[in-house]
Amino acid sequence: MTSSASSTALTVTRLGECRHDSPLAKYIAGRGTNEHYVDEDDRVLFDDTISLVRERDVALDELPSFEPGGPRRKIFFAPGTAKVAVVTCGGLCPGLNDVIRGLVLELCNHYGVRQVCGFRYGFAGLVPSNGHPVVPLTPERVDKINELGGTILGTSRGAQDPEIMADTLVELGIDILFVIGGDGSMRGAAGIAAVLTRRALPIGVIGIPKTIDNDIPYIGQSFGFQTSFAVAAASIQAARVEARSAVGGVGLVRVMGRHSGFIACYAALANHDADFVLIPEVPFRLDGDGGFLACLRRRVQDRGSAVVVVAEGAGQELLTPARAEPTARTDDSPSAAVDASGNATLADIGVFLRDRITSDFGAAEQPLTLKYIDPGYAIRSVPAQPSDSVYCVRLAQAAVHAAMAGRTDMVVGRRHNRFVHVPIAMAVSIRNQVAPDGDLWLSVLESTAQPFEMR
Ligand SMILES: Nc1ncnc2c1ncn2[C@@H]1O[C@H](COP(=O)(O)OP(=O)(O)OP(=O)(O)O)[C@@H](O)[C@H]1O
Ligand SMILES: O=P(O)(O)OC[C@H]1O[C@](O)(CO)[C@@H](O)[C@@H]1O
Ligand SMILES: [Mg+2]
Repeated sequence: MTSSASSTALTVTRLGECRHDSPLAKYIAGRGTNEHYVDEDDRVLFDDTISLVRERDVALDELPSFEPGGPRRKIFFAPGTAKVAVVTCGGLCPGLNDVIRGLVLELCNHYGVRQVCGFRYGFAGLVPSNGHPVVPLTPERVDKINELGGTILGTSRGAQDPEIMADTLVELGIDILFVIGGDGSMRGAAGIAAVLTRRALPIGVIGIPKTIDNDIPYIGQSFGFQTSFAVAAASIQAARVEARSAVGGVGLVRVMGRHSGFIACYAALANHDADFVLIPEVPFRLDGDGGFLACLRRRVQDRGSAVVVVAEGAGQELLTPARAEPTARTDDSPSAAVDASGNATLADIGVFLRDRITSDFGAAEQPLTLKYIDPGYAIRSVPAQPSDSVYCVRLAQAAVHAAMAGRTDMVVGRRHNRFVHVPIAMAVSIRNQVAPDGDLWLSVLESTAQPFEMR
């Protein structure tokens, strides 16, 4: 991640000069940067160790850095006049309603905004021919929605024409569009922003990255992730109880995580009693003395039972050897290998492992009682836990501050505990994944005592 950051790549686009006094200026009048606060004229460093900074070998002012989040003293849109829209896209994620509510309350209560609306069912709601009515969002309408899972606006996958979506914003007189979604949604948001820029329209597009997979880079953790892995951890606990209560007990738990194994790692660490964690980033072999199946049999022999946590994207090459990840979508038609948005539809590693473990123990005449648990959508359809809710509210506040100050084509996030603005191009430039040589995977290896390699 270090090498790809440059000052230019981290520059956030602005709609124009900020000429209006911010209603929040009084809160920050006397503030300057300290360990708890970053002044709007300061920058948040990309790197956080001396060696990484030294490696850059550039002057202090040229070190890659992010624009800080937070209210500005002067803003672009006159308070009270802006018309704002919100859309949620992609898979569900705990906290979507918290963010919607946070946006509406911040806009209405602090910036005097009187017109906020929501597009229904993702980007499809911005295309009139789909027939989804636009809904008003008021402080009364969003009251208590944070107690519900899902999104009150609905969501969808699948491509929509950015020109038509831009037309819709113009026709409705929208000044700011907030897009709450994952990497695909952020690409979609960038597409809309590009059309608006080409047409020289001062309409802001601000992303609030959402993903239970935690696969958006540069922002620490994405909202909803903590809640999701907490729910997944409960399934692992159940698997452990089942496994310990049986002869030759094996608990096998499959959790979401298409290309990034963060949920599997964190959920396993939360219990600290998984025996194996299998993730997409670390390939493994099934057969042979050093392979996973032999390791699992030995673990059950040694300890009486074992728990295996597998991310849905792990070991795909074992199921479909020639499978290549699709790059960009080219048409509307979902195929067997990709969903409506062009995301890889994966083969079921959980069921595959369940069957292979059963036949392997059988062939070795080793007793086995296997319990297979797949919490599936249950980990993402729940309301956010308080830690995520707090994060959602703060992200929403930071997003509104950025939007009112005329920023566009960017997402809000928190890096090294500071809220920052990340250009969308940067946020979708790579995928955040568990580094096999990083400290998280080392913690997993320490916790599970699984072999360093099963290859
Ligand atoms: N490369 C792209 N360019 C423009 N729009 C895109 C692109 N990729 C995805 N989108 C659009 O963004 C929306 C959401 O995308 P997608 O289904 O991939 O979910 P996501 O935002 O990545 O969330 P999740 O993390 O749940 O996968 C869809 O309407 C999709 O068509
Ligand atoms: O079945 P759906 O709704 O397309 O979503 C499944 C995918 O969504 C994710 O939860 C990401 O949002 C992935 O982990 C999973 O593969
Ligand atoms: Mg995605």
